[in-house]
Amino acid sequence: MRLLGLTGGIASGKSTVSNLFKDAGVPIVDADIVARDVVRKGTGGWKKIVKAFGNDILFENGEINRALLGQIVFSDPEKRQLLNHLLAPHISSAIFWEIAKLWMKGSKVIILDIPLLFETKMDRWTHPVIVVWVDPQIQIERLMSRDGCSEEQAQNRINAQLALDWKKSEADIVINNSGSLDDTKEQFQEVLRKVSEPLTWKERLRSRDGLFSVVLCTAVGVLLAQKNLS
Ligand SMILES: CC(C)(COP(=O)(O)OP(=O)(O)OC[C@H]1O[C@@H](n2cnc3c(N)ncnc32)[C@H](O)[C@@H]1O)[C@@H](O)C(=O)NCCC(=O)NCCS
Ligand SMILES: Nc1ncnc2c1ncn2[C@@H]1O[C@H](COP(=O)(O)OP(=O)(O)OP(=O)(O)O)[C@@H](O)[C@H]1O
Repeated sequence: MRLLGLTGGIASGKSTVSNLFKDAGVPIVDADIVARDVVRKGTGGWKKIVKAFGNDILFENGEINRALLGQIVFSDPEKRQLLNHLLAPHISSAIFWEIAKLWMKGSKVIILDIPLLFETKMDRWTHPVIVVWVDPQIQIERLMSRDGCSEEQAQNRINAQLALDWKKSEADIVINNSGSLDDTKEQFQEVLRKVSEPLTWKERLRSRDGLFSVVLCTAVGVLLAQKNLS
């Protein structure tokens, strides 16, 4: 199994690239979706957030007011660390199960779309790591226009993550998303070609079929050895 990391900065275009992978039929584990699921009303993550941030963080229907929680944690690093600390175990185990389900289905190439891939050190488990990079000025403009936030709020959100230029320097593959969508699609075709190259023998061993082959060969080997001994 080939486990690829897809990351970048806030509003750098991860979802845009992730959708291109989806359209090409490559399975994705989306950490933002996972992070939403683990705080649904009544879950363990939800209980921890209510305990730490109080009932004021809830809508009348009991769901978390994400916009309000976002305003709090993106303007206060200590509160953000608290939220990260509370949710990290829930997010990582849910990601693990998503990978396990795809593995059991026999998926050979899986994309982990994780905004905080480097921050959470999950890059250790993924190869290659694809970083979606964007020019800083364009990033802030796209973020303000998508989320309808002020420049200060946008900058706070950008500052809550490791520098995008540093992530770029750590990447195995960089997609520059500063241009048009067509530019990005063109770069994506080359990335898709690399990602779809035949698996290495290590990656094959990690896939479901590879593991079954090893187990089968070992069982046959043991049976033959027993037969020869008797
Ligand atoms: C703060 C919350 C409530 C804001 O929710 P909202 O719906 O407005 O944003 P959404 O979840 O779609 O995230 C948008 C982007 O913000 C960035 N972001 C989210 N959480 C964080 C964080 N803790 N630190 C830095 N950046 C973050 C990511 O780039 C993400 O793609 C939410 O992001 C959250 O619960 N974050 C903590 C969980 C987490 O770490 N998520 C990232 C997945 S690895
Ligand atoms: N090449 C592009 N040209 C113009 N707009 C773009 C381009 N790529 C992305 N966008 C727009 O920029 C915004 C951010 O893109 P996207 O949501 O893919 O980023 P993201 O990295 O997934 O963000 P987040 O970290 O918040 O999840 C969106 O409104 C998207 O439509």
